[in-house]
Amino acid sequence: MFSFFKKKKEEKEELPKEEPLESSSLNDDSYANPVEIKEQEIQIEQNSVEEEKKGFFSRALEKTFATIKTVVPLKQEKISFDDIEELLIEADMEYEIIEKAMNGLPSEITRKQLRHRLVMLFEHAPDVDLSNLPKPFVRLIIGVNGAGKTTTIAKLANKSKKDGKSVILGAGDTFRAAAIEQLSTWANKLDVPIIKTKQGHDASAVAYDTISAAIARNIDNVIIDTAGRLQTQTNLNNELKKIVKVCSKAMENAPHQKLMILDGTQGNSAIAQAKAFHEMVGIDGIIVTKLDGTAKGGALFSISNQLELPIFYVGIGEKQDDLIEFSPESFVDSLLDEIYTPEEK
Ligand SMILES: Nc1nc2c(ncn2[C@@H]2O[C@H](COP(=O)(O)OP(=O)(O)OP(=O)(O)O)[C@@H](O)[C@H]2O)c(=O)[nH]1
Repeated sequence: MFSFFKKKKEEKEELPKEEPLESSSLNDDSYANPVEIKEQEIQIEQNSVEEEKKGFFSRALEKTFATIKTVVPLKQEKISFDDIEELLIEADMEYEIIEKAMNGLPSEITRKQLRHRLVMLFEHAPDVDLSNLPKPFVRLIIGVNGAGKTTTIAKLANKSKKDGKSVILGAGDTFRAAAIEQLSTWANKLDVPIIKTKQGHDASAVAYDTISAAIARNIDNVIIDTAGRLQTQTNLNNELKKIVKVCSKAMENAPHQKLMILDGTQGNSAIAQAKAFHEMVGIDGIIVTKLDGTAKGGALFSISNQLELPIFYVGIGEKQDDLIEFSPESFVDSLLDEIYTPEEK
């Protein structure tokens, strides 16, 4: 991908130093300021990251795309208002959000017009600055059983390691023995430390010990699991609140992120679930799992828009690498690529 730049640099190095350069032997790029070249390289790198993400979304959203293609089977330059409306309904976007997105659009809609409106649906979610993270950076993982919490924790731990960061896990779902075992299995597989206790023991003590261990061992990232279900909703509420409070005792301002894991196959019904947890402890962001197994990809619009929360990642499979950073632009572009001809970009 950078061969162009490498070649230019090599060519320049081969030129005899003493002889004045003839303008005809060089194109404009040869005079480019190294800073500009660097900026271009960075731009190309960013574009290729966006392209790669778009590729991931295209694969993850296969089922969603198959559904919308029943409405718009052939790519077009302009698509009718009614068809767009129908395909968004088919992709499980809430009708209220569709109305909001399409308000005032003409009867024939271009790619540019639709792109602008769809990307805007994500814009009210606050920007999160992840450039200057505290150490350890503590994330609390919240969500109902079966949503994909354990798998997502493993994926996040794997990502930390790949980014060159050390990580420790806290098996905070002490309600179920299986949850502790499952997370331990992942910790073994990924070769990362885990703090755990026996089933039924205090989950907030696990959270405290995990953060303390991270501080003592100079570990970069802490990821703490929590129960998705207890005997009653009140118990769950109390437990989560206690864990949050105890985290802040172990380290000021911890947990730094409370992340809600939502099962993407549930589409819009996941929103009510997230609202309930948001009311309990306040959620900072969302990870939507199982996007690979659903035709309800359009629910991502509603989830982010309704909850006014950012989607940080999406899960696109059961393996440790099946997690991608969410970007509204690449998500919307991969969707539009399916229905619009490329010229109208
Ligand atoms: N296809 C697919 N499956 C996933 C994804 N994430 C998780 N799963 C699967 O969903 C199931 C539930 O995931 P878990 O990680 O065990 O979910 P949990 O929220 O920890 O649930 P409990 O174990 O019941 O507490 C498992 O079979 C996972 O392999 C994903 O992104 N795509």
